[in-house]
Amino acid sequence: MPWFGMDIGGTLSKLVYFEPKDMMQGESESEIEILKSIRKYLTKNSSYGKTGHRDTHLQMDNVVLRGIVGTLHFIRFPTSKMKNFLVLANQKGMAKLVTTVCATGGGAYKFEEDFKREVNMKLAKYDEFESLLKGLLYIDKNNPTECYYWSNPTDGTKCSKVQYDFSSPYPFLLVNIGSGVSILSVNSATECKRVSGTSLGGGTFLGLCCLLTGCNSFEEAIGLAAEGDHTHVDKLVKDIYGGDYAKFGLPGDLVASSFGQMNSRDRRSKVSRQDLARATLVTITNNIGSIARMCAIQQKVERVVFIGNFLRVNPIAMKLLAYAMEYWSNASMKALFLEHEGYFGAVGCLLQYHGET
Ligand SMILES: Nc1ncnc2c1ncn2[C@@H]1O[C@H](COP(=O)(O)OP(=O)(O)O)[C@@H](O)[C@H]1O
Ligand SMILES: CC(C)(COP(=O)(O)O)[C@@H](O)C(=O)NCCC(=O)O
Repeated sequence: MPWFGMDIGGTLSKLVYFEPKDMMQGESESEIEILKSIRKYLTKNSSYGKTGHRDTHLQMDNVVLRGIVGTLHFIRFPTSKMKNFLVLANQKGMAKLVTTVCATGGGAYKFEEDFKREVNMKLAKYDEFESLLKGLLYIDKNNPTECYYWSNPTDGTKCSKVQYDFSSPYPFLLVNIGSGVSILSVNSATECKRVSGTSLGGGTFLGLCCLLTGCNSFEEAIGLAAEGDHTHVDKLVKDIYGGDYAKFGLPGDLVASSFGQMNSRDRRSKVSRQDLARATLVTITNNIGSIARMCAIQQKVERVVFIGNFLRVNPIAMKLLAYAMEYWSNASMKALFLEHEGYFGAVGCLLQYHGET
């Protein structure tokens, strides 16, 4: 005790730890102090501490893990800072608390030797997609308000989050938007297969945004996008047709060509950083929505669940996905979202650990 689960992704490392409610006196106090100081350090040094975009889901109380009641704590930090994390784990005494950490994501393989060498910790490795699914089902079961959809996604005044009962979810499509995108078809709690993916994901949005706007963080990129207008950058159907292309059901406001206005020097001179950020967000999101919809048709599923940290503090992308799924499927498909969008892998690997190393 305590138990740690880590999802070491291409961009972010997600760390979840379980703190039992009734810890042994004495032992618990020193453990809690160590955990608190690790949390304090990581929170202070991660970008969200500085920008005011605070995550709302930092902990989940009264969950039962392996028959013990306790609290799940959620922390994340950039994977590029893994070396610093290992130094910290040593300095703050985390290495004394645990000998084995449950781990998933590509980094569980990439950093396995570093964990052993730097902090003498073993990684109990679990598959990233099986962990995602297990974590998602567990968190949804423990949090009645976990799953939701966006009603009236096109109408700014009427659009709102609505709770969704995810207790009978199968079959569904799971779209994990991390650095890249993986699309899984899920038929039961234990049956999932990866049906598609795209390298144009959250990492692409952030990378392109940094290049185009000079921004330096995801939070800044999202802040810029919120103020921008993508129609200054994209070429719409009406820019080409003068209105709708009615014969084939293409509305005038549909993007015909992403970034299509930017081949004009005059247009480029008028476009703002905000417009470019918004157009990047719209381009990446619509492309993911389009691939997800085709997979949903192919797999014959109606529910499409979008997760991954790309959706963190990102209602623009969620509403775009909600709209795209609803509009292009004539309302036969539903885009669903989850509150703990980026933490399921870390929780899922923790659930699978039963003491083995
Ligand atoms: N604070 C942040 N720093 C970097 N990227 C972030 C941050 N918050 C959200 N993101 C977005 O989340 C993506 C990573 O999502 P995540 O699900 O953690 O994937 P991975 O497992 O590949 O790291 C980034 O590419 C970026 O679009
Ligand atoms: C390789 C990955 C599974 C790694 O997961 P991530 O860290 O991006 O969450 C993912 O980035 C991915 O599926 N990329 C898309 C590859 C493709 O289908 O083109």
